[in-house]
Amino acid sequence: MDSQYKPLDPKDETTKNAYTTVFQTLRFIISNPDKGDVAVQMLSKSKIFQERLPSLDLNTKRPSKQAKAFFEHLKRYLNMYRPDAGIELGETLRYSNSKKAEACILATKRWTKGEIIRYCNGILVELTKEEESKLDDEKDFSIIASERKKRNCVYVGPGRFVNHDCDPNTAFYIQGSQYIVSFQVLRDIELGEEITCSYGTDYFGDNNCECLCLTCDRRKMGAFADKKGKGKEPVYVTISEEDESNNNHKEQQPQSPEIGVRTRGYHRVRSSQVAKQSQNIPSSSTSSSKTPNNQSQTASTSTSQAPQSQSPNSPSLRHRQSQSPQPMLKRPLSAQSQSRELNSMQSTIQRPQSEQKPYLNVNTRQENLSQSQPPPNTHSTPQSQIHQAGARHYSNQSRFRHDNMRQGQFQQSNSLYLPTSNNFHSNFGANQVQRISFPWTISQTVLPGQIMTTGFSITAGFCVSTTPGNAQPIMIPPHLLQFTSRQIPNNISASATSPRSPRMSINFLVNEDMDIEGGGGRLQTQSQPIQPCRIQDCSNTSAPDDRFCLRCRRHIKIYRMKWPARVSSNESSVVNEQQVIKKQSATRVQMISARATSSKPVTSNKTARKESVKGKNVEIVSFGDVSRWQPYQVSGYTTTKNSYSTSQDWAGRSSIHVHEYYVQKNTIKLRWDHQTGYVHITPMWKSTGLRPRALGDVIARDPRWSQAKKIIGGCTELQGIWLPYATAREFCVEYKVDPKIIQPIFGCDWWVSEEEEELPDVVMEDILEVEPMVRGVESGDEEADKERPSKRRRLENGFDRELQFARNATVLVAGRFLGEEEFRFIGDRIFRLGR
Ligand SMILES: C[S@@+](CC[C@H](N)C(=O)[O-])C[C@H]1O[C@@H](n2cnc3c(N)ncnc32)[C@H](O)[C@@H]1O
Repeated sequence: MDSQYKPLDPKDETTKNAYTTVFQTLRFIISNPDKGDVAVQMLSKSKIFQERLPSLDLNTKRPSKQAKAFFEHLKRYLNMYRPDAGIELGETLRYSNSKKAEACILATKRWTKGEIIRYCNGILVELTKEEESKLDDEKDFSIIASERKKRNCVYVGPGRFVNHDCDPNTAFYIQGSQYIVSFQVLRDIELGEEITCSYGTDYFGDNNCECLCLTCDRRKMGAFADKKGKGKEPVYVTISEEDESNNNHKEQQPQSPEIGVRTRGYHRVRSSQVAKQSQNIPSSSTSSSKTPNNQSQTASTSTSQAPQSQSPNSPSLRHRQSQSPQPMLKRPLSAQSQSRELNSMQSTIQRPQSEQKPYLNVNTRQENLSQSQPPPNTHSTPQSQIHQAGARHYSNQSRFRHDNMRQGQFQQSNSLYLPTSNNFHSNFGANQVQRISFPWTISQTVLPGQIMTTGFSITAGFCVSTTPGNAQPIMIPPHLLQFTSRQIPNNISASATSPRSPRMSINFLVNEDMDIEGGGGRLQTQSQPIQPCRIQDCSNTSAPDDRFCLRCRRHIKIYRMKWPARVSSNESSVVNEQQVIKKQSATRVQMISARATSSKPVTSNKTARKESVKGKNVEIVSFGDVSRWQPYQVSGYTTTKNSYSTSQDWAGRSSIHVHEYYVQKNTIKLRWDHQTGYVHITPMWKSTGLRPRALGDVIARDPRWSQAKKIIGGCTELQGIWLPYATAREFCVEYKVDPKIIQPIFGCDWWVSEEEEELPDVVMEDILEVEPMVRGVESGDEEADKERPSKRRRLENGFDRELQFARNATVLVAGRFLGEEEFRFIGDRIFRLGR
């Protein structure tokens, strides 16, 4: 809304610095998700904010109300990057006709119906009358008419990236009195699926005739509608609006008692109605008949049932008690007037049938089969494929081979054949959640040593022929199907002896009004093997070969290191693993968590009795199940377990149990506490040759290390600074601790050198020209610096006690480097870019 908004100039120095700060802040929030306030402080120190928002006076100790609101807003955006946010900002070409990528929100975990997507939110900012009148047709604002505020509001925050879908998987959800609008999940959302909501029935022209959503694409509606009625679209199984007034409808309501918003802007038509209208075939009340021609009827029925377009000022975000089928989001008024023109333009977007690609094949092996049988029209347009691209990151490793029901035959395809038996013929009434158990088998190729798939999901819907031999497909929207069996049944254990084509059966659950008749039909799925992400503590599942989920990959990129997945050798099977955790960790974990919350000594178990706990009320950050993770076996290092008595432990223990080993010709001992996951940073720092005293300063100044614990006094082995495991890794990257010497702690492959952003080698400079500067003061502009040559120093061997330069490979910056060559500041140090 800021009319003085100036786009950022990427070449501008302030912008470059801002990027660096943003990057650092993101790293910080990922490893310290609950320290949003600290992250905001980091970010708001950026010059760019001060330059652009001078009136907020962000640097003052007593921020104004407005500055506080700004910090809160920054935090909203930062929270989107929390590992537990379950969403991420993605890109899509679906909603743009100009090949310009637009933002979208993708799920980075599975969401279940009813959940609130907490960190995808935004606030409603009231528009003044003047602002409303200034709304620019060219710019796209998310305007929501708020009933509570009785005004048009602009919706700002990460939630504004949620796009519209006529069959959305979430609805707006208002949180509390602060009027924070987030989203509630209307049906289960798969990993990688786009989060969508409904903006209302008429946001994209009358009856959303300009809508480019996936649902419209599939249904050949909105901008994809075939105006001439020539398309051969399959009938879409739809549900009537009336059905929504019953239980099903209620289930989709937001749970919160005091607030509640849901969209009723989309309309569906009962399949049986469609069937009767179109073919007049005698059928049971729920039977459906599907012909190519009744699409237009579906559409028209839908249109006739649709609520009429509301006046532009009618409220849209409503409380439950006052729900009304009105639009959710509104275009600016002036834009609405344009929309009719756009409507006629965009409705011609329809691609020629010849251009339409049949089915989004994940597995090329299915192509043969796709040619022999008419494929369902799901994802029919190239746009659909583009749209799916983001999501396919999560599922593009489909390694399935499905066989049909005929014994002995084995098809290398991604298709399943429905059994010819009658037990497949079932009618399901609305709201009856029923289970159909298909006796088909799926074969999955499992290579020796490969982790077994633990589940499937349909991402593309499936197609069934109504009568044997008649191949007119019915498309069943994927959200109406769920796999009930995510776990492989026991018989899959056969895979151990026969690693090729183990067999399993799966069940589908149809949870809305639908009837399916089967027999020899083809069911086509886009199967997704679900493999647990290798990152420890990551609950995501994904399929890529290297078994890092997309979210963790992104984190790897940000951190430039991998999280190790290390399991001790005695934990061979899942069962064993669980037993080991139970036996070895439970008591310790219990003790630690008990101690973290209680001020009383814990003496109820063996481990606890051994230790005389001082009973401090302290917080112990336990790094997952650290106690079951063993040191990496790295040749050249012998890691031993040791226990040091101390009265100085921050956790109140009388002794600290560590893994430790010698490095650098047995001069330094690296160690970490395997109970809490804290790593002893002081010896690591020493190993870099940096001035030992500088460590305290570095730790104190950088909020990323704010979780550091200090042990002063007592046992000398333990004295110094300790950081939590994950933060310690980040610290090692930052201060270039020799990756080789810390391999027993972090593993061999923890360091990821990135081609595009490889860290420079650390090169010691024989001579550095520096200008001393007061620590903490930003360097002045170059012109001013040049005018003060007298202050320059030549530093031989890179060491100057007065300027606090270190002798070895790295240089603590106490001055400003004035050379011509390309150098880079990383944290507190200068690196010359690798020769
Ligand atoms: C609230 S924004 C959503 C985020 C947007 N994609 C972005 O990158 O800023 C709304 C805008 O997204 C686009 N959009 C979202 N859903 C759409 C849909 N179903 N059809 C066409 N455009 C859509 C339109 O440009 C719309 O004005």
